[in-house]
Amino acid sequence: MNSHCNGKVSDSKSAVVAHRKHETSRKESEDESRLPLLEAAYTSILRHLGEDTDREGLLRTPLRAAKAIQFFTKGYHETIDDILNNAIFDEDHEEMVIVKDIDVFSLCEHHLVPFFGKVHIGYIPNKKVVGLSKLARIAEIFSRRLQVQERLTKQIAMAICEALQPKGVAVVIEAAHMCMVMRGVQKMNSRTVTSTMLGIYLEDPKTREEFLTLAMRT
Ligand SMILES: Nc1nc2c(ncn2[C@@H]2O[C@H](COP(=O)(O)OP(=O)(O)OP(=O)(O)O)[C@@H](O)[C@H]2O)c(=O)[nH]1
Ligand SMILES: [Zn+2]
Repeated sequence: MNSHCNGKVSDSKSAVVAHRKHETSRKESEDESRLPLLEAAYTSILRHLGEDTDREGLLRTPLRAAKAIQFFTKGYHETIDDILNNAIFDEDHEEMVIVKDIDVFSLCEHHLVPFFGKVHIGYIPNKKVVGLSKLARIAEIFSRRLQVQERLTKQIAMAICEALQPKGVAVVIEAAHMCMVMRGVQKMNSRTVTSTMLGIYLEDPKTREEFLTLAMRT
């Protein structure tokens, strides 16, 4: 790994490895076996809300909701290795690569309501580049979990650092949190911006500035 990126995330590498083990240990088949339990739990929630779960409109709602929450959290089952699929290529390119405006939908782990927005990812290769779609797939893996935005931002950056060993990685997320919009403080237009800068993006203000100028430009 490049010394810049490696140095900055050395503490975090083991966390990434732990995440992978965690992910691979959960089999997709577990989803099947958990579905009836989730369905029963949603039936219970509806009844506690005072609903009649036998009325026509709600008959299949617990099952639908169970499948939906499994989809919203499917990132727990996916690993970086699965999605990279050998799409890392040797390339003598050492200029900045940015994929911006990647839509993400996640669930706030405090209230279990959505937060969603855009992820901007930049990296400076170190003899290796990755298939562009894979950056969006990495964002997808970590967003389809119960999250806080800060952790989501860091996990995406660390995963790219780990996989590519680039000279640096920058990730910015701009998101709207429905827990601040639909309830609680009810601020319709508030947006949360988080960033993680690793390697050269952390060390060199000009590189960071170039990324921010290109990524945040509308
Ligand atoms: N740092 C951070 N906070 C989050 C995120 N998503 C939700 N929160 C916050 O988590 C906090 C939970 O605060 P609590 O006081 O325990 O919960 P609450 O009474 O529902 O808070 P209110 O939302 O203020 O009504 C709130 O301030 C949320 O805005 C996130 O991604 N990052
Ligand atoms: Zn929340």
